[in-house]
Amino acid sequence: MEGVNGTIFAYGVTSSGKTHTMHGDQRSPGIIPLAVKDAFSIIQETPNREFLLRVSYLEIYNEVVNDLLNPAGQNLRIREDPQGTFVEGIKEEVVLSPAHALSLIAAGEEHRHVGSTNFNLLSSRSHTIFTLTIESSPCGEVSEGEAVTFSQLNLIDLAGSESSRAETTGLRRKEGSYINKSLLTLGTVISKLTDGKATHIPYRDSKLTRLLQSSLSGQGRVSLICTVTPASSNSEETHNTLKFAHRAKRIEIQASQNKIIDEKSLIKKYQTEIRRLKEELEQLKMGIITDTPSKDTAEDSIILWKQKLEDGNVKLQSRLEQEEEAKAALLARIQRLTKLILVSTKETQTSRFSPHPGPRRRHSFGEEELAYLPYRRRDIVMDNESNELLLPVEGFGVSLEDSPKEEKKNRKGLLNWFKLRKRDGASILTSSEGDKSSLTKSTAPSTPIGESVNFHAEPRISNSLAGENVSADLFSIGHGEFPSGSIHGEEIPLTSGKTIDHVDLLREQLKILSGEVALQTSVLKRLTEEAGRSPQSESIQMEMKKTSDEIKGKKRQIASLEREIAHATLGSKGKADKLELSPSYPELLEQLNEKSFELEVKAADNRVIQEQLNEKISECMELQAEVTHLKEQLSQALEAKDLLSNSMMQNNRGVNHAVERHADQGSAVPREVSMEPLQKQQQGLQSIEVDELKQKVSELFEIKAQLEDRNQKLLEESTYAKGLASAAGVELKALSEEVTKLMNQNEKLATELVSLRSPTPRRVSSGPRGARRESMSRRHEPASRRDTNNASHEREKALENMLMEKEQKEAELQRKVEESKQKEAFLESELANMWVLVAKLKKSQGYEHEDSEAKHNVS
Ligand SMILES: Nc1ncnc2c1ncn2[C@@H]1O[C@H](COP(=O)(O)OP(=O)(O)OP(=O)(O)O)[C@@H](O)[C@H]1O
Repeated sequence: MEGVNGTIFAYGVTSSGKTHTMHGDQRSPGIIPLAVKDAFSIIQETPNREFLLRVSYLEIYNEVVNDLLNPAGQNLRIREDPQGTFVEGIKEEVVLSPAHALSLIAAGEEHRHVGSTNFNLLSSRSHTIFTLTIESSPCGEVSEGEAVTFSQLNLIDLAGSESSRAETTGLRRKEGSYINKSLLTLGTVISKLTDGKATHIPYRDSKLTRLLQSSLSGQGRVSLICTVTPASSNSEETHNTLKFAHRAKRIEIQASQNKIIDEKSLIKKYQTEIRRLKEELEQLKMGIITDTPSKDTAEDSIILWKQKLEDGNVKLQSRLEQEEEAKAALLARIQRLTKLILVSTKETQTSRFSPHPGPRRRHSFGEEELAYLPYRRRDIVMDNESNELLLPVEGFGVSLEDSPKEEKKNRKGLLNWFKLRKRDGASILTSSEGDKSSLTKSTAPSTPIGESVNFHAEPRISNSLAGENVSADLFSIGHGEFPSGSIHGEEIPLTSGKTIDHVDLLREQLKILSGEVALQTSVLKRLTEEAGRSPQSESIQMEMKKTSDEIKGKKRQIASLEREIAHATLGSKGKADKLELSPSYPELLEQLNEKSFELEVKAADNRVIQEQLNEKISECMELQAEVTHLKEQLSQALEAKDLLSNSMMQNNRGVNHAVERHADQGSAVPREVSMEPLQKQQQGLQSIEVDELKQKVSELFEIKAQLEDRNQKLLEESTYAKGLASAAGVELKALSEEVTKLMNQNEKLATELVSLRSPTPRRVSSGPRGARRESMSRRHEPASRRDTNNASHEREKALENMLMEKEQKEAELQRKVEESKQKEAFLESELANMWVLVAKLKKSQGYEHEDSEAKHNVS
């Protein structure tokens, strides 16, 4: 609350009580509800500051960040800014009361991943982080450059570490491995943080540590709650948890206060907007007053003006209508924004009667809202009225205890309690005075970002008489107090006592009617539940219809009463003195607006409940029909079984008798013993069933045989392809050998050719001496030598031809080699494809085989 970040997380083995510690149950609330309650108590105890609280709720499931407050927010990204890591696009809801915050948690829990494991029926399969962001500033206007105190409280429920011995399969195993991995990273980060020498801390190794980075390394406070289970089988995990705790204890963090000046502060944004809207409103009012012809008249002309105003009210009405609408919209927006900023009600308790309104009052949560929390011991801020409000809670607890079965079904203690409490909340809350805002607030959209103003501006009352005091007084009214206290005549002296009495009477009637509507709504809810249990009960349906008709009638009455109140206020307005009436008018306006808003919300609630009811009824009808059908089938089957066994027994008896009779008579036993037609029918049915099953089995066998055939063929094809490939390989080898041989031969021939050709160049190169010798020898060489030369020339030519032939052959062979290489590659790829196909078929056959086996087993 003082601007220091805080983190509390629960660590421990699965089923050791982390969720119980964080959420608690009806009788002992956990850390989250306690923290939320504390935050609101502190606001109550801090009269000189105003606060804005917002919450977000996320889970990390299988290393994916999901927004639990917004089911559409899946797989969100983690980003960083100077203030630390944050989740981009996460939904943040402004909260107005502990009940409101808890309702959001309950809604978020609906989306959390939970699954049953060997150890825990409702095991958390994800880490959850509930973040409460608190902004505060001194009461009153905050100037532009002034910093706002900003802090975040992260309440983390970690998923439990799982022992490798856990017999988990499939999805659970996958979840378990993600959980263990992130917890391992957390352990590593913590041990590195405690080891002063470590330079790199692996925050980025898991989403959990990344999100916790600013908490663990930054300037906040951290509390680690380690949960252990007394089971001896978990002693190893307990030891590990204690070691983790021991390491974590040694981390040293410097806590410091955060202040923000930039536009990130929502409180500042709202304050600026309120200021702007107020200015606009002032301008609008000035416009209206300037337009009014008698603004500057003297004292005695005021009476005349009043007279005129009464007479020309209808005319003025249409003229002022537009401005009224704009004003109402602005007022509503201011009111809505103002309500989001929380201040203590203590200060205004004293300033309420003061002629000069004290510090501006914004929305004040009442004690009745704190009473949502089932506390035995109430804090000093709680008064008798709140204790009265607590009684239904305890009553409620008794009803829960009475039904242990229901309790078994409950998800997680307090969350479930809250959900149930919320459902029954209408009757409990509206039955007590001054608590009308709680339900509205918890169901109303809380963040008024965007320009849509959900405001019922029905009473078109000219508040020109209220004058400039409107804004000042309006802003001094606390949301929590107006319905009971400030609207009464004692506080605001009015000259027209009768009118005020009448208005009070009408208001009382309105209150009673509202109470009745709330009561009947709760009756309707109860009836809805009953109808869910026995959907065919016509009396319940009738009663429900009657109740909803009554509710509608009462709502009509409420609407007419509201109109009457508006008229009465309008009528009395002319008579009342301007200055005396001015303080009550905005209150009345606000009250009317509140009422209409409340009614709208209730009507919407009612519609939703009605729809849900209809859905549930149709669901129940369907289920009922299904159950009846199944029962019929079962009884038929049982009957058939009985008949069959009876008939068999009778048959046996008949056969025995026949045997005995025929034995007595000394004749042969007849082959067929007559059967009753029913028995025959039964047997016929059975035989049909058996035939069908046999047919199915034979079909399955056929499919199996077909698959086996296909498989066989594929195997054959693959073997053939393999053979082809190996043959191609052999051929290739032979070809390459031949090529090598030919090349060798070629080389030999080439060398031979060279050697044969060599005399000619030698002769050339033998120089002048040689040439002379040659010419001499030529002259003297015999004819036989010349013949030899000719023959060698021919041989040379022949060799040359052979060489050419060889070369051609070689080229051809080379081409062949290339071709066979290509063929081999093609065959190899074919073979690979074939293997893939075989593998696929084997797989599918495996599944089908399993299926058929399963079916076979079932049959
Ligand atoms: N202190 C306690 N008092 C009463 N019941 C408890 C306590 N601690 C745990 N339990 C019960 O034990 C069961 C398991 O507890 P819980 O679900 O909180 O375990 P967990 O550590 O969150 O498990 P997981 O990691 O699997 O989610 C719940 O039924 C819970 O109500």
